Amino acid sequence: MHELVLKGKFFVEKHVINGYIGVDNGKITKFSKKPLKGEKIIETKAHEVIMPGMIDVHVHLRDFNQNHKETIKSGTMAALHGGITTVFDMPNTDPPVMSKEIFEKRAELFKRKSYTDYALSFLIAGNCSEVKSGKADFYKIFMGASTGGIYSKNFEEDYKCANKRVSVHAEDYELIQKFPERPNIVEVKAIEKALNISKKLKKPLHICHVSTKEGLKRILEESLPWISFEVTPHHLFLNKKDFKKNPLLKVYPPLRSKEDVIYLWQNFEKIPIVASDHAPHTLDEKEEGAAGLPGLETELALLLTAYNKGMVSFWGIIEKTSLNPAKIFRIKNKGFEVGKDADLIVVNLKEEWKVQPEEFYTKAEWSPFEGWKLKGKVKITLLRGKVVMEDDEIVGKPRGERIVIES
Ligand SMILES: NC(=O)N[C@@H](CC(=O)O)C(=O)O
Ligand SMILES: [Zn+2]
Ligand SMILES: [Zn+2]
Repeated sequence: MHELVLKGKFFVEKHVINGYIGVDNGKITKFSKKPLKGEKIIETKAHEVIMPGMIDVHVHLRDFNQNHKETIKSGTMAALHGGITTVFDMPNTDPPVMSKEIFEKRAELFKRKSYTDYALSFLIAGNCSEVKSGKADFYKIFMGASTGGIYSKNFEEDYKCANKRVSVHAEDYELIQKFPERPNIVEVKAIEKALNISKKLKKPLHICHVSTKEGLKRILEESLPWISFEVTPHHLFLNKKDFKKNPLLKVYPPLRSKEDVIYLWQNFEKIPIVASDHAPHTLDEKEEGAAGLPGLETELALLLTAYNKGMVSFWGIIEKTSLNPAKIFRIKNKGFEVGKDADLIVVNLKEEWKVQPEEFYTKAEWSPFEGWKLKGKVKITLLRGKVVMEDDEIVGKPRGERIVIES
């Protein structure tokens, strides 16, 4: 008798099976075609599928002195609402996470306020001595400044001092001074530099929000096993024309040309990770030119809409939003298999809904996709075997835990 049994359709490898998932002590304990007995049963409805909760490896939860933009509480509730069960917290906060003292303060805050599981990071920019003391799950380096204005003056030095995977914002500092509107070359030059140094050091690197055809081409040409990268929904579903019509869509790296977007889609299969780069600002701050877009509560529904249009495979979505992040960032306790945390979501593949930001948990109070009709909706989110979101309602208190990175 399992504590909980989920009955319904789910994908194992590329095949969908109609079966049962047994959950005990917060872990997946059984996949079965034959019925399983459970104290609690969750039976999915027509058009519903069970899939692993998403691991979003690029999330700005702000808090600290920017708690008007987002807090760990509001941001992680938004994550659960969007089917995300683990978030990677970005360190360009105010104050930034660049010292042991601030890191520990942030770890405390997450322990008390996070509704999702989480990975904590350290920003590296000339503070290598501090890095040694930190116990971060991953590191962040900005080659060019973005929100918060911090950037690395010596990428190679900063990259060398990290003892876990480094996520890098690849826009070239010098070229940003020359071309403040950050055309493609600003990203391409930074990606080339990061690839060359990573090739030399043979050290894990994750390239954030790849947005240009040339940049993606360079990464795919090198195809170095220790280099991963992500693409964001806004660089897949929006382009420069949208930004011309709506200045709120200002983001770094900027929205790109149709040609760039088409190239990302043509190579979608080769993209290892989709991440939101959820970067909330208030509407006033956006009117004043703040860069960044909220994305936690639309990320999966946009991908499911693309699936319904035959643009992507369902298995591809599962790989890019949970299986690959767990593998690439070496998360010991996550993965859609027996023995791993029962972070599961039930999605209705056919439910159509309209994006209305007032229904969202994020404090961002707006959405780049406002008014869009999406097809596909998260109905239930379970974190380590417990229902934490159902029918748009958050259930229970914050119970997020820090992930465990393989040593
Ligand atoms: N993407 C953005 O435009 N802004 C991000 C920072 C970043 O990811 O560059 C933010 O923190 O606001
Ligand atoms: Zn960035
Ligand atoms: Zn970011």
